Amino acid sequence: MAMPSGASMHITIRIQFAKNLVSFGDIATAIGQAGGDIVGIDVISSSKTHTVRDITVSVLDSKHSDLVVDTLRKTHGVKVINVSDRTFLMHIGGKIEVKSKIPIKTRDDLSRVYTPGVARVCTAIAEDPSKAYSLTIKRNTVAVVSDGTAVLGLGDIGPHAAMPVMEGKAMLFKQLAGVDAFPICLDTKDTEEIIQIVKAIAPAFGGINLEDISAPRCFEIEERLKQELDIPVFHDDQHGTAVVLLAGLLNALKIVGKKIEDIKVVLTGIGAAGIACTKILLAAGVKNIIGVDRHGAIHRGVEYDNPYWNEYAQLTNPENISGTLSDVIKGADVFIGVSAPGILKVEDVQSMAKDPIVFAMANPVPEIDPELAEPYVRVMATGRSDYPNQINNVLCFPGIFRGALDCRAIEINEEMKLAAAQAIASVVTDEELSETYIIPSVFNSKVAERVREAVIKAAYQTGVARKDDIMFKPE
Ligand SMILES: NC(=O)C1=CN([C@@H]2O[C@H](COP(=O)(O)OP(=O)(O)OC[C@H]3O[C@@H](n4cnc5c(N)ncnc54)[C@H](O)[C@@H]3O)[C@@H](O)[C@H]2O)C=CC1
Ligand SMILES: CC(=O)C(=O)O
Ligand SMILES: [Mg+2]
Repeated sequence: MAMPSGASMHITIRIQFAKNLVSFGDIATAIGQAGGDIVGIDVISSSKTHTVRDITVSVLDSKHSDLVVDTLRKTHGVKVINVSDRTFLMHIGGKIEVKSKIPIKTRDDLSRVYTPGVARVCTAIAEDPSKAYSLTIKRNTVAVVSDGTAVLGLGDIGPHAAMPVMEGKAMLFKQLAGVDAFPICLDTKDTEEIIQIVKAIAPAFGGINLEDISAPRCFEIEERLKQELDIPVFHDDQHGTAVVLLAGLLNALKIVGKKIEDIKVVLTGIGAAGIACTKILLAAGVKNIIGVDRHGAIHRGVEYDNPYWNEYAQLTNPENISGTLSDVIKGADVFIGVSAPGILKVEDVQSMAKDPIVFAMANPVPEIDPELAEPYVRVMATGRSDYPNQINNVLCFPGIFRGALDCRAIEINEEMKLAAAQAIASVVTDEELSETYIIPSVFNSKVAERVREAVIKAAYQTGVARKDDIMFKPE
């Protein structure tokens, strides 16, 4: 499946055209005939005979971009000077940098921030390691660790290729919650080696955000690191996704007037995100949930190679139904996709119960094109920024880590996750709630703050916060 219709990339084409040979109207028509949508025009220079313009065009994908540019190259009187893709331009040289908080202007400054002055600070930490929180960056840092094996829905593309996503996560940590996050992409897929490396780098960090590590290795890596480290370890694709999914579902159910305990849910992709989403839904009261992976519905009576699927079969599918996605989705109230592009058909949606809720969350291309599904669904959500109702873990990870760092939590537990989900859902008021607004925008500044507060409260209530804080500490 290509990008869904309506979704696109933007290219900027710099052209020079001879005024006596071609008009801008002809050029715009040529772009339109090639299927491009002009979204911006800038005049760069103009003389009596020639004009240079930057035309920004929305296209479907790289192939479509080539077609539009070729069409212009073939247009009489037009010279294509340059083509730039705005997305690539934003990545040149990477997206983040390290900045000092204090300028080093004099020898005196130098002798304090560095040797010899720094030695006294080091000694103080050596004598009392908890001082690392007050005298180093530890209290505000998170390592975003990936091995590049499950990058978005792109699969195992390796650690170098994973970096742009991890840099993007670091930007979001900083912009949305003030957390200093460091992208760390490891050139190993070995579970034990990843665990040992993360443990070894942990002293510099107040938390570890595991990202895009494929299932089932991600489960053991997270579990072991949780046991062996005293800072929060959180696999974002599992828990961040689950938290935001629950927030979206709680609000979507209000729209359709269904109770969580009565709904039938079908979820595709029983990997990192899918298993965690299932567990949070069960904890929130869902009784009937059927998981579907490549070979159909996960059910009892089969011995799966993947031990997590055997456990999954025990927890889900109360009627023990087998079959394909199309078989099991009949009569379902909710579809949740954390699997692969284009696997949900319009006929599948048509076979769901009244007022279907469809959360097609695979990135970058969802399980169904929202525009195809739209006529048949009551509430539609995707993981993408270019459609309404973006269910994406970015609504969770900045605020949940902000809260965990601020109360110096030793872990992020179930209570903190549920509190985060309720906090996200609560940002959308009953007056605001609608089919196209079930989940707040990533840019809604209330989200991270509300998640932070709810998470700190839950951390103190469950005894995992280490910092004395009279505001949040329970009586
Ligand atoms: N919107 C969001 O916030 C998030 C979305 N995702 C998306 O969910 C997808 C899965 O991510 P992870 O769980 O991290 O990956 P994963 O690799 O751990 O799991 C993916 C699962 O989907 C299954 N799958 C693949 N093709 C399938 C098909 N045709 N039918 C049914 N199942 C199929 C795989 O066998 C695997 O079990 C990706 O597209 C990712 O971008 C993941 C995390 C957050
Ligand atoms: C959003 C995200 O973390 C993913 O698609 O993997
Ligand atoms: Mg991810």
